[in-house]
Amino acid sequence: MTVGERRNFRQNSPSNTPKGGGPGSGKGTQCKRIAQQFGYTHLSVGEILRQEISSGSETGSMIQKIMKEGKLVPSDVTVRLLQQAMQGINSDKFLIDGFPRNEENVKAFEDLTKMEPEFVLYLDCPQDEMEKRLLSRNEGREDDNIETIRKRFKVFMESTLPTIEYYESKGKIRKVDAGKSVDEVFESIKVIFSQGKDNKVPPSRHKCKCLIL
Ligand SMILES: Nc1ncnc2c1ncn2[C@@H]1O[C@H](COP(=O)(O)OP(=O)(O)O)[C@@H](O)[C@H]1O
Ligand SMILES: O=c1ccn([C@@H]2O[C@H](COP(=O)(O)OP(=O)(O)O)[C@@H](O)[C@H]2O)c(=O)[nH]1
Ligand SMILES: [Mg+2]
Repeated sequence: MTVGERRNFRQNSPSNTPKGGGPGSGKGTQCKRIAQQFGYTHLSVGEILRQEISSGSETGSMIQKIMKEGKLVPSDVTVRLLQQAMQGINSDKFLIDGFPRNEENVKAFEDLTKMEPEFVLYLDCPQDEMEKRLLSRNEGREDDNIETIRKRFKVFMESTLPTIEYYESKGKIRKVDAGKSVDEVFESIKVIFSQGKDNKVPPSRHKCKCLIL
């Protein structure tokens, strides 16, 4: 979508255009359940990047600095690591958690993997709720401090919302109210995953489902 088309899309968007969502919306929590109940392979891109940090590589230290700042890792690095993770798995039911987070991510993903998500789940959650959740997550993450959290919210609004709008324009967004309890959110997600296939995309290209924020 060009800038002009996007502006047009925003102006003509229905009232359910995404306004919330982002870090702490419950992606990881819900992905675990979806994977278990619907037989998907869960790939958390944040987790893949954290594994690279743990490996002690030079790429890992570059990623660590970016994450601490709440910014996004360059797409070529992210997609290469994601592809590596996919290569060892004999599945075409991938649930990709926390990706793509900007337009550059989308382009790199489409160009390099030739994959197209069947749909994109968008967990819409008020920011004050996400902030509370992240501050009590207790996983020892360097980026779960108030300063970095605020930066991550800003990146979401500036970079990830346009991605959601892009998928919305393709009719691929499935929005869920993620401000409720874990069980209630999963009930709404189950309805979406139990629905029939989108026949507009040839089945051969139904290689993955993406979960955004
Ligand atoms: N619906 C919910 N209500 C309350 N707390 C939640 C809910 N979903 C997740 N959490 C908690 O909030 C924190 C962030 O959830 P997580 O799944 O890691 O989100 P994300 O991957 O989107 O950042 C975790 O501590 C998790 O246990
Ligand atoms: O496609 C991605 C996914 C994650 N990240 C980086 O990894 C961090 C943590 O992402 P994760 O999805 O683990 O965070 P969550 O939203 O689950 O709290 C982000 O803030 C980014 O710095 C990134 O650069 N690109
Ligand atoms: Mg997560």
